[in-house]
Amino acid sequence: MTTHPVARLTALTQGYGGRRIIEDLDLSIQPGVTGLLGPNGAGKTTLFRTLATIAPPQSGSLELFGEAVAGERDVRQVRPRIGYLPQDFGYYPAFSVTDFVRYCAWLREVPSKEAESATEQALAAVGLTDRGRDRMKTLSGGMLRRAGIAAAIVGSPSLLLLDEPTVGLDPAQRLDFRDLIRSLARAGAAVVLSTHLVEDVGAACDAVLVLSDGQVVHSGTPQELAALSTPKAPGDSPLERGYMAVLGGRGTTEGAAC
Ligand SMILES: Nc1ncnc2c1ncn2[C@@H]1O[C@H](COP(=O)(O)OP(=O)(O)OP(=O)(O)O)[C@@H](O)[C@H]1O
Repeated sequence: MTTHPVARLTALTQGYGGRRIIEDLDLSIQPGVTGLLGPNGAGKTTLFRTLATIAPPQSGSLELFGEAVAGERDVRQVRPRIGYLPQDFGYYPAFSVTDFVRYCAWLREVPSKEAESATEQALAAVGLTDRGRDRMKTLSGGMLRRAGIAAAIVGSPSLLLLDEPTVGLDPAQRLDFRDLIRSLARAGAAVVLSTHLVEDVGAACDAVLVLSDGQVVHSGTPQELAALSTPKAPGDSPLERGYMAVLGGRGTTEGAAC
């Protein structure tokens, strides 16, 4: 049975000023967890900004939840259904953690009578219940990342876009994070996460996309990527070697897990 894609990009061209970063890209995001891999500068954040409806396509089209997103009105309609954790997310340093997450719930138009419990649930999901009263500026790097994840998941968005969500998390928190995204996907969310940690993809993703120079050079399951491993490709696991093999020498050492 073919599943209806949650997001579809057709012939996307995207860039900055006159410089094209992504050109003529076709892409579908299915329900479940999709890992996005690619070397620095491949265009992962640019792709996220497009899927998050922050950067409208320069040309080509975006469809979300089966509907074309073609203008401000469409954007306003779909935004509340999208949770986005940017690589460097902004926050008010003097806000408490609870206020920060509740504020994001408000931005996502979570109904006010549900906002408090949604905030509590999101903080519990990232293990920050006990830090709810602390100010954002007093959190450690990993805790700040967890607060960002809570802000992205509050109100149970249908499409969750996480740009390098595990940076700064300790090993135990990374394992908890994998459980969290698997449970969000089981509850019906489509999760897309970009990472340079290939083992996160092997452990938590149903599908993997490898982006290089703004093009998808692999789309399939993590097992299919691992099967492309070649004896000469660098890496410490079949998945790392498969990743490096599809990049064909275009990967940087940051593409591999460390
Ligand atoms: N605001 C911007 N203005 C101009 N160029 C930009 C801007 N943002 C990104 N770029 C360029 O676009 C290209 C793709 O950047 P992008 O951040 O999408 O890559 P990425 O795959 O997310 O990289 P990384 O893994 O390092 O986060 C890079 O060459 C980058 O320098």
